[in-house]
Amino acid sequence: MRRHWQRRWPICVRMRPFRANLKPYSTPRMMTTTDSYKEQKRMIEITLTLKQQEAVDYDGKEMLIKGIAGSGKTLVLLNKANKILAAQERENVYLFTYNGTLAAYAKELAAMIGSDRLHVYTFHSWASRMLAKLNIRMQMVKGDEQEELLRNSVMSVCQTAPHRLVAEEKYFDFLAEEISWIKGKSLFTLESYLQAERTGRGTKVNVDQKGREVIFAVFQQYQGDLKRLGQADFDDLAAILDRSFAQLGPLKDLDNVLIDEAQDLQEIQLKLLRKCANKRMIIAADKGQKIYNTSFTWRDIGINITGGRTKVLHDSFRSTKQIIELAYSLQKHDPIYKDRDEEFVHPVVPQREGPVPRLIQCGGYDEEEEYVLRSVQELYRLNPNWKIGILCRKNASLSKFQKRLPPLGVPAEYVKKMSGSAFRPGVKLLSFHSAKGLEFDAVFLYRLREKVIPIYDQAEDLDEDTLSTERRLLYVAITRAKSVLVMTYYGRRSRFIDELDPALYRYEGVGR
Ligand SMILES: Nc1ncnc2c1ncn2[C@@H]1O[C@H](COP(=O)(O)OP(=O)(O)OP(=O)(O)O)[C@@H](O)[C@H]1O
Repeated sequence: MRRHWQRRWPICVRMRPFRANLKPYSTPRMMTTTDSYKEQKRMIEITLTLKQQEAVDYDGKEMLIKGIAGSGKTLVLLNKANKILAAQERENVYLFTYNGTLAAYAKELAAMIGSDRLHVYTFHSWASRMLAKLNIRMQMVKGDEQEELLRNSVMSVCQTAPHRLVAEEKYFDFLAEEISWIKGKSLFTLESYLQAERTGRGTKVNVDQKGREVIFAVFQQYQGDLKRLGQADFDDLAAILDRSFAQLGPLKDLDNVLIDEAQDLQEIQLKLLRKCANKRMIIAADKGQKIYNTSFTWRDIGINITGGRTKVLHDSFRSTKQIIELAYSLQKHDPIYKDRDEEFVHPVVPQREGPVPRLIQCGGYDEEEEYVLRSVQELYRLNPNWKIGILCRKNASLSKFQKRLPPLGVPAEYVKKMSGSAFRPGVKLLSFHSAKGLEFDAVFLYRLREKVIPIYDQAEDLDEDTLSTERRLLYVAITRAKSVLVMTYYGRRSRFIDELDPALYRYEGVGR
């Protein structure tokens, strides 16, 4: 039986690249005119599969929805929200996401449900609001200011306890991540940190007992300095709220807590949300898309996901067969696949066909930029209702497209928490991180070269955990594409390109 969605998704791909030596895609039908409102409505009104419906209908207090990229996890959460709101006149539903762009995207979709009892937040935005209600005011420290504070703490510990971890600059990023990890795992005493398993923290930096003591001293110094200045960083929010949990009483109207992309929230954040969830906690996650520094098991969070409490979605509805197969060939290098991790969800390759993804090797930075500009211009001319993502591991590399595309008649915007819309046709500029959870008819993955992805300068001796995170970022980026995927690079190409099955993409060279 053909499903509703299969009828609605004509493939419209015809890209005539600006270089004559490149063959154009074949030409299926044009997509019918739509606007962002229609697109949002379409997404909300989709007929669910039996598996998805089963997750929506499940009435237990806790549920985990695991699924591959594009399997409808967000859609199921929104349908679940809709169902609860219709059945329970007095209950609120809170939908949490990790990042601001996904929250903005989910807000646009949630607006279609049209209930003032459905609230969409990132953890940080909700936590900041709660603290303000409790009259707990503190200045949030971030960016350069946060770095300076941490550097001072490192220097001060170095004076009293000289150790390579605090004496050598190369460990600074590691220390910053470790401190974030300590907070995420609530390891607030030396004893708990000394005993903690550093799962997910990599093996590149050898940390023995003495090393841990030194790291903890930096952590304490940093926390002390923050406190003295009346400041906190974003990783502190959950712990501060947790300490004020008793006062939170009347503010907690979190009847139903729904969490999207839960694999990227920290353990302490998930635990706090669980404590706040009066009636129900539903988590959607895909550890194959984990792109932040978190490590926990569902048992650590205290949720019971045994038996019928876990629903698994294997089918991708977003991307074509060609794109999913390519993404899967990369994922086969992820330890989550290699170690047969129980969190891994095997994809069912979709039936929907599309063009073979392309890998374009360019002769220089300028050629790469020109290639993307001209290709995007042509693709948009042929498909004016499309959303075309230009994604790069480094956000800053995309600013020239924002300047150069509009004069070519192509609207281009950064999609951020407070600006841009992932539903409006045109070009969307995003980092791999902020593209998480979103989707585009066509995706250009720009600058797939070493030191961009993986981003590190000392890329030669990266440990497996860091590499896995970078690889998963690329997996996330690839799976944002519905129909067309074009990957470009110049110079030393990303090592992850060599992990892709070459039979699944078409290699071409320009400007060499
Ligand atoms: N049953 C379905 N029929 C048709 N389209 C569907 C169905 N389920 C999901 N989709 C579509 O598939 C796309 C992906 O859905 P969604 O964003 O909910 O997936 P996801 O699992 O949250 O993805 P990711 O983890 O990659 O962010 C959306 O365009 C959605 O409308």
